[in-house]
Amino acid sequence: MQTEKEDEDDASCEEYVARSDFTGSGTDQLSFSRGDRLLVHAKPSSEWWWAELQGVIGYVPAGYLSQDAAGEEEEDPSIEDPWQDEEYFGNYGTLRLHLEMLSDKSRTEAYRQVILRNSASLSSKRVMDLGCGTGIISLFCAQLARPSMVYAVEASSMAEYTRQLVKQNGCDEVVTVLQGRAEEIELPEQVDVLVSEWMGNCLLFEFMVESVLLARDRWLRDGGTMWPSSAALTLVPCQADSYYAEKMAFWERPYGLDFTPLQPLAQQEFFTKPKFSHIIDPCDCLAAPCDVISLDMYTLQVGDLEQMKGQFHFCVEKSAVFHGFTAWFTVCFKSLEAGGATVELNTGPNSGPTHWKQTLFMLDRPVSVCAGDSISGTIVLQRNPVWRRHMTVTLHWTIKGSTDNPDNAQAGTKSFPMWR
Ligand SMILES: NC(=[NH2+])NCCC[C@H]1O[C@@H](n2cnc3c(N)ncnc32)[C@H](O)[C@@H]1O
Repeated sequence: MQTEKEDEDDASCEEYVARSDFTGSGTDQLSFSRGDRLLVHAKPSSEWWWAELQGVIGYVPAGYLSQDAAGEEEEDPSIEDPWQDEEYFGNYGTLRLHLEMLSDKSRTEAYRQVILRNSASLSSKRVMDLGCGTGIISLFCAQLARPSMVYAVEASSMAEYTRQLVKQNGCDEVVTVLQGRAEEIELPEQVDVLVSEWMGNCLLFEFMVESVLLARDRWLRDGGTMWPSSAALTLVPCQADSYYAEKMAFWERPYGLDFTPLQPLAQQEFFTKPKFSHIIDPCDCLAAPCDVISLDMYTLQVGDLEQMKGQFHFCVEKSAVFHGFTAWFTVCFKSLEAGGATVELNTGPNSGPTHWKQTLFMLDRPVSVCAGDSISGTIVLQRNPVWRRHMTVTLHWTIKGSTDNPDNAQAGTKSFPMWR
């Protein structure tokens, strides 16, 4: 028999259904699986609610929950595969993306250098190459070092060609190709080194990193090596005159006519999402770039990927038009030998070009800034609760003049879906 208080409590509780799995990080976040029915006790913020599942209470991301009216578990037919694996691995079953990656000398040579510089230490080691694609990293291992075994794991149909490439290059004694998702395949043993090229645009897009963490927890022996060992997302305020002219200023006087009524449409169409494959010129940077998010691949947890937060404080170095922010990433490969040299792959404007290029986040309205001004704020990468390879990047910034009084500070915020 429920007491009046319990009735009252239940009355304030609302039942929700989980639309996707969530792995909580930290002690106060509640983990749950898709389809779980949670009792929401409080909604302290629009993002995080206080909820209960089978007697356990904790914070849950509100975006993961839905309140289906009928009370039955309504499967949203459009969310048949939150990982979009059919399309994702379908793309990697063709040569286009592999040609792009293999043609990227900075990327591929960085991995080759890692193997080359660690070739002695790799002797008799067991290696897992997660998401091996055409097997290039595994072939480097067999060609440049003497590992005892390389497990080349590839989920797409490319795996059958990878097997041929391994045989064609006389590496089938050392390299074993396993077709399947890294989360599902079985290795005969643990490995000493887990190497993967998992980085997506803005570092995390595609969230292949989740597969790497799950494989680390399952197949990397204690004390084993993660390659990359660490990753960092770098941000800089920038001018983007040519992109702005091309997409926005264009409408001011095309052929002597006034097309400015189309500018709101242009802003919506061209500046709502980030611009992948942007090439920023170093002189477009308005301040010294700074690392806003750093990942330690030994301690990073899947739950940490739900929301990654970073702060920045830029000192503007030249008077210019502030059009937006540009982001890129750097990954580091620790040496297998204590004290050995670390190999770095930097995808920024002062390093060799890569197929990732950089990512440009355009403000809705450019702002003139002067040398000495400050641009400070936060960046939040919020993983999409339903489409698990997607995220939204939210930037909050405040511009303060070096001379103006603080009341003249200009604040702004903008969220950029990548892509849903
Ligand atoms: N740097 C990236 N953004 N993408 C480059 C690596 C992607 C390669 O890894 C494969 N791949 C991705 N995820 C997985 C997985 N969980 N298991 C096996 N192969 C995978 C995918 O099929 C492709 O061949």
